[in-house]
Amino acid sequence: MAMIGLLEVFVAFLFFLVFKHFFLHKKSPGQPILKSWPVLGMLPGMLPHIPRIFDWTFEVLEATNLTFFFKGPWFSGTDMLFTADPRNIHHILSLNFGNYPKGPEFKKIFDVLGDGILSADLELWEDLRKSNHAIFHHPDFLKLSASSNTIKLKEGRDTTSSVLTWFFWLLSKHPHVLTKIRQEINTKFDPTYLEKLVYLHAALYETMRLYPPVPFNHKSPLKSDVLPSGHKVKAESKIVICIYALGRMRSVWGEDALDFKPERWISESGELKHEPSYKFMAFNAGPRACLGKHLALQQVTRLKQCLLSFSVSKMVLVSQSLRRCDSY
Ligand code: HEM
Repeated sequence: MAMIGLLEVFVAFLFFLVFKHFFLHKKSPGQPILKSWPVLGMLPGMLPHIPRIFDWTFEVLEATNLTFFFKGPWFSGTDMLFTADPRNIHHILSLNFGNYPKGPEFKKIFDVLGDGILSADLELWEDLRKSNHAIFHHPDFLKLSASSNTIKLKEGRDTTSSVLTWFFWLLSKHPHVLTKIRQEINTKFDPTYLEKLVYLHAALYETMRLYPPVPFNHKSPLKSDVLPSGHKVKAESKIVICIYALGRMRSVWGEDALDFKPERWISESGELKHEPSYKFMAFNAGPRACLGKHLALQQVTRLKQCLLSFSVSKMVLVSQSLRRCDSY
């Protein structure tokens, strides 16, 4: 018995050493970022990073020149191409849109979305898009949304609350940004012309660049294709567009990509800078771009009173106690 016990301890220790050596050590330059194992594919290398999957995807994509192929366990159907390359994104979401529906897998995984526009594809999506477009551009809908803070359609409810949560969290970390927003509101607020609040818009865009409410987009080509990055994609394969990673890429946003800097959105003449949607993808890009973008921005910029009375010190206390909870 004692012999078996010792053997078990030895085998467990051996497994621990192998695990530590292959999955937890830092890769030296030249080594592949993700090793593909027989049967298990790249899954073992990904598992330790599941709790920080968005940041890990960003790190792998940055080290693999913005696109990498993930090999899943054999026969699991989880092989996927991950990309945050703006050229590929433009190709998939706009130039060759017809070849890239979300695919039946998306509908299965996101069953909770039901048969609404967010999960629909092809003809059904076209019909829903037309009817939604008509509603969103109807004069009565526009009048109602301009006079109300309470329009909450299910497509936009969670995204808007996610943006606001990150926005106030970032303001608590960057009080000088809040001061500038308040100065702008006090001097320029005009309920009929909210676009005047350039700095507030810039701070919101900057929040959505770093913390997009929809961090991934899934596509599945109808026909085989070659992406601008040179990667081949087979019909019915899976492609994941990494929106979270895209917003943090130094090659796309510059060396200060990880910093929260609303100023990057303001041109020299003091106007809001336009960035192409395949670079700033918070509202998606191409024909499936968000229909509620204008409404969402209008609702958020109307939070004048909230922004004027928001207390950074209270927020700091809350985030400190959250951090204490995290460390338990
Ligand atoms: C800051 C807030 C918002 C963000 C960041 C946002 C972002 C997005 C994104 C990324 C998509 C594409 C989803 C996908 O295809 O997987 C989308 C689609 C959509 N959004 Fe928004 N959204 C916001 C607010 C809203 C609001 C307030 C509404 C409506 C009142 C709305 C209506 C829609 C609709 C109808 C679609 C489907 C478009 C289509 O598939 O053709 N969104 N949104």
